[in-house]
Amino acid sequence: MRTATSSWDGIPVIKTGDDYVESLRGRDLDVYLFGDRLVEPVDHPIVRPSINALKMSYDLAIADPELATAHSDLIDAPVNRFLHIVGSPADLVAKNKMQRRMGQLTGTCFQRCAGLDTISVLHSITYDIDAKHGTHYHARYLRFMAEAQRRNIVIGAGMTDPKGDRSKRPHEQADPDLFMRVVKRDAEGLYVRGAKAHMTGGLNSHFICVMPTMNMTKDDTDYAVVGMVPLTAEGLTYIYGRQSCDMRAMEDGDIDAGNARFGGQEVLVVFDDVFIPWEHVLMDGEHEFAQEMVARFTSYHRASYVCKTGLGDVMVGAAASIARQNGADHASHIKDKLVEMTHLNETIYSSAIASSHEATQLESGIFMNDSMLANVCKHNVTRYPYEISRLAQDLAGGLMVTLPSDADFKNPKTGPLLDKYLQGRSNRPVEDRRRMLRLIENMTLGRNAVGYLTESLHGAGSPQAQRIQILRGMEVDKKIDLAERLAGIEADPKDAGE
Ligand SMILES: Cc1cc2nc3c(=O)[nH]c(=O)nc-3n(C[C@H](O)[C@H](O)[C@H](O)COP(=O)(O)OP(=O)(O)OC[C@H]3O[C@@H](n4cnc5c(N)ncnc54)[C@H](O)[C@@H]3O)c2cc1C
Repeated sequence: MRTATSSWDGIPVIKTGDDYVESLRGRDLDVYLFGDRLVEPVDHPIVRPSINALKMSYDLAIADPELATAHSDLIDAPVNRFLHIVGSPADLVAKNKMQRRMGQLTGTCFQRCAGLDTISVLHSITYDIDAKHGTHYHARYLRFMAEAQRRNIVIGAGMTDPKGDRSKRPHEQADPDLFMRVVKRDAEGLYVRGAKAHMTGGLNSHFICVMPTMNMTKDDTDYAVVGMVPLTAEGLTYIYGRQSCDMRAMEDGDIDAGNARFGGQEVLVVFDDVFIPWEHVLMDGEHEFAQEMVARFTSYHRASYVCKTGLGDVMVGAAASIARQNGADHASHIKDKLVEMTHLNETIYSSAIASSHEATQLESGIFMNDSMLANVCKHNVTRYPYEISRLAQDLAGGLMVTLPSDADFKNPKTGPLLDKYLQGRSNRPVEDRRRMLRLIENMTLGRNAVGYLTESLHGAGSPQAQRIQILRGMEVDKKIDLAERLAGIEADPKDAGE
């Protein structure tokens, strides 16, 4: 992997979902799960649901090309919308609609948004760095993107460093590798050391884009690095993250898993002096751009959390279905709770869609979401899915957490007892009730609660990160001025600009 060209070795042109799954096979990656090296992740029952979820982005592009593909001016051909360089606010709105649909179809994190938002921010940041420093990052970026679109690949976003002591800057950490840094440069490229944490779909990608996780100072220059790394690069180790109830995927039967087909994936990726050829380096030491890069990334990515409204649609449906199966659906408080769930879900949607409609064009030509509305969207997402989940659990009843296992339903003695006593409405099979209870459990306490709840809280930045952005953009002085004018208070010149 000494050249940019050889970085593409083994990555085929992917047309269908099945092609995508095949493209992940036989890569001989150094992957660890439950203490053992995982030779072929693709067929592992814990890994496979996450691949199925990402595969849906390829299937949807074929089933609904208007929603999930777009015309690329770069290669003058239709491309998957997850690789499209947004050319208008309408493109961003279409992206949000696709993300909601993907959430509806999978009920989990389908792992392709962070990569899309990474390529979006790199369009403008590489352009701006070049304008200031006379570098050639933007042309490299465009060449990389053209090949990425031609092959229809998945790009993972490696932004979050382990970060060690949160009160210290990268160069101040006791272990300098707690933030990713450049450890060597030569004529052909540079070498990075460190790790990227919580990487969504890390193992299901073809390239990882490494980039700074926060603002950088002059002393952090070696930490201000952006590069495209193929998953097969030498020196990478992948350690698979556990998810709550993940062992249910190893059991017989598909009921107790809750959502047996689809799941998310997070991986800790360790970079042990990994080489990146210059052609794939998109920032090297321009530390003053790190903060702006993170801010622009979050403008895109915080609106991408609209995907959770697709999961919210599933939650509303699951709550209504279980209420119906329990014979409680006619009660007015049940209908009211479904209304409340829908209201919360659509509130998230409205802030995301508004942020896309209000997108503005940057110097490079790309459009970017309105930052305030994107932050409001993500801040809503840190709260409302929890309330929606609480209401779904309310409607489900306690059986959601006391339901015996599938094996007990199959046992000749206990099975008939359970079928007799766990009956809801008599015209519905007990198995339907079990399936719906397990789905709600899966999304609110189990594997896909990672995607629906905790990712909603911390992904794209913990709640305080949005509050900081809202504080920066809220223009309180202008608002004081509005209020004081109406109140008949004359502006005090001393206060101007405070
Ligand atoms: C499911 C999931 C998927 C994710 N996917 C990706 C991905 O694909 N790519 C990627 O790059 N990242 C990903 N992330 C990472 C995500 O962006 C981080 O979790 C988030 O930025 C918070 O960082 P942290 O987890 O290290 O928590 P911390 O930074 O440790 O935050 C924990 C708490 O401490 C507070 N805190 C942190 N630092 C300070 C400080 N200096 N002063 C005061 N308070 C502080 C925070 O506000 C928060 O309340 C994912 C996370 C999750 C949970």
